[in-house]
Amino acid sequence: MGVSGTGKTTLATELARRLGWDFQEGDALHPENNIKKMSSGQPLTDEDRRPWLELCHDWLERERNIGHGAVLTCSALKRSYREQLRAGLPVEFVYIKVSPEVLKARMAAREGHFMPPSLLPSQLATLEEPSNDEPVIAVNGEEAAERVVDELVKILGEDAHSFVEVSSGVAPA
Ligand SMILES: Nc1ncnc2c1ncn2[C@@H]1O[C@H](COP(=O)(O)OP(=O)(O)O)[C@@H](O)[C@H]1O
Ligand SMILES: O=C(O)[C@H](O)[C@@H](O)[C@H](O)[C@H](O)COP(=O)(O)O
Repeated sequence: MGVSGTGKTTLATELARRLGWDFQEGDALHPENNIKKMSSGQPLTDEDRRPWLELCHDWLERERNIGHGAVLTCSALKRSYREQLRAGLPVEFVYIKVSPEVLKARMAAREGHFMPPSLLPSQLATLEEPSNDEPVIAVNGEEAAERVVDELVKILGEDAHSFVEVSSGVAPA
């Protein structure tokens, strides 16, 4: 999770590969209208995001039901969105922190993406940083991606058993 340009896709694809978990790009679940809206420089509203978050939640739920570890990219900007995403599921958020200056440069340099850099201020204004009572691991998204993934593989790889036990309904031994 994190605003546009924090490195969600970069970190999540590598994390899923390293852990052998399934991967879903959250952007691919957006209704077409949301993509059109963002492409034309308009920020999404709560209403726009609701059906998208539902699809994200449903994907996570299907993964839980088959008992498979899974990684989903999703900006998950507000606490209420994160609550919708994790409802009834053993979800751990990875909050990727990057300074606005670095985000601006990254978004300007990124090619072939629908999200215009002009939407960065609204992304930052909408972001509610996760608090300590949420299941979250915060990482420094300005570090080399490989180092961040190494760290996450250690933490999430060790936790994998408890995730699978919860997700498959099998009581821990
Ligand atoms: N840790 C990192 N260090 C340097 N550049 C990065 C890092 N993570 C991502 N990037 C670059 O920043 C841009 C945005 O990354 P991306 O993964 O598309 O972010 P998001 O999915 O959060 O929008 C890409 O051009 C990517 O190569
Ligand atoms: O909630 C939102 O406003 C969007 O989901 C947004 O946060 C997301 O960032 C875009 O889909 C751009 O895609 P990237 O995050 O991959 O840049």
